[in-house]
Amino acid sequence: MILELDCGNSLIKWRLLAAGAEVVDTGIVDSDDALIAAISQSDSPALAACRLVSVRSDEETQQLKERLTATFGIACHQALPVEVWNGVRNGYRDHQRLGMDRWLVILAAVQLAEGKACVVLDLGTAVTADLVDAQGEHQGGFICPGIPLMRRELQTHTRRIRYDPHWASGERYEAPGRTTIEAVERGCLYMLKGFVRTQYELAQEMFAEGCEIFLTGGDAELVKHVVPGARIVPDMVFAGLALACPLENE
Ligand SMILES: Nc1ncnc2c1ncn2[C@@H]1O[C@H](COP(=O)(O)OP(=O)(O)O)[C@@H](O)[C@H]1O
Ligand SMILES: CC(C)(COP(=O)(O)O)[C@@H](O)C(=O)NCCC(=O)O
Ligand SMILES: [K+]
Repeated sequence: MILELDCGNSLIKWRLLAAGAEVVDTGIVDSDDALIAAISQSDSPALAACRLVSVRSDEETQQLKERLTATFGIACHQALPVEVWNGVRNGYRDHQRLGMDRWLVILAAVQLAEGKACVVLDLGTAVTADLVDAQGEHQGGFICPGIPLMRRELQTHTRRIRYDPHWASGERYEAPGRTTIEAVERGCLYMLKGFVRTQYELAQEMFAEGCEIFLTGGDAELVKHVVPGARIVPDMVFAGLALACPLENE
């Protein structure tokens, strides 16, 4: 059994894979403690190894790896930056600076695009867009705040926007808001949709020959209607992780 981890800024997504890459268990947790507890409780046979990607600090990531090794006796293989992978070239001036989650969704997108240009949008704590041409040359990308950050900024820097985000989850309406919570939640949703729509327009300009557009991350569903033909791929980070980090015992 292989343990896979995607350590984002807000949440850790985990999966357990059996032979043949069959997903036998999966979960989302908000801390290292909750992760260890969830894996311990999962009634799966012994773990053989762990592979992970992290956008957390090196210290936090190292600490988690050591804990996993101590608790489950497994080696942890971490996806690390490379300039070129299988013909896909990282477009950053310093390839090590590109977020590893972005690099992995780029690899997965190129594979799914089957020779076409592609754009991949990952909508999580932050929202990222990455553009790759048909030759596998990453053209760079964009980063902007996701819904959780936009909401928090408004609450932090104003005096009268105060509400429990718990009550906001599930807000999907687009009519003008008649309460603060409605106005903020719907306004942030429009910001997100506007960004995604702009990426679509840019892709049309840059890739006149056509391109595939992929959406992933926790908030992908919120914007799926903004881009005609966009494909939602929920586990794109994991798909890229398997490409970048193959394990012997798979
Ligand atoms: N089951 C869930 N638990 C928590 N957040 C979720 C869930 N499903 C969707 N979301 C949304 O996903 C976003 C976080 O996305 P995610 O891709 O996990 O972020 P990150 O990789 O930055 O940790 C939150 O804005 C939240 O609205
Ligand atoms: C842009 C990100 C914060 C996105 O993180 P996420 O929302 O997935 O938690 C992450 O990819 C990151 O820390 N990147 C390093 C900076 C860069 O890519 O330029
Ligand atoms: K993201």
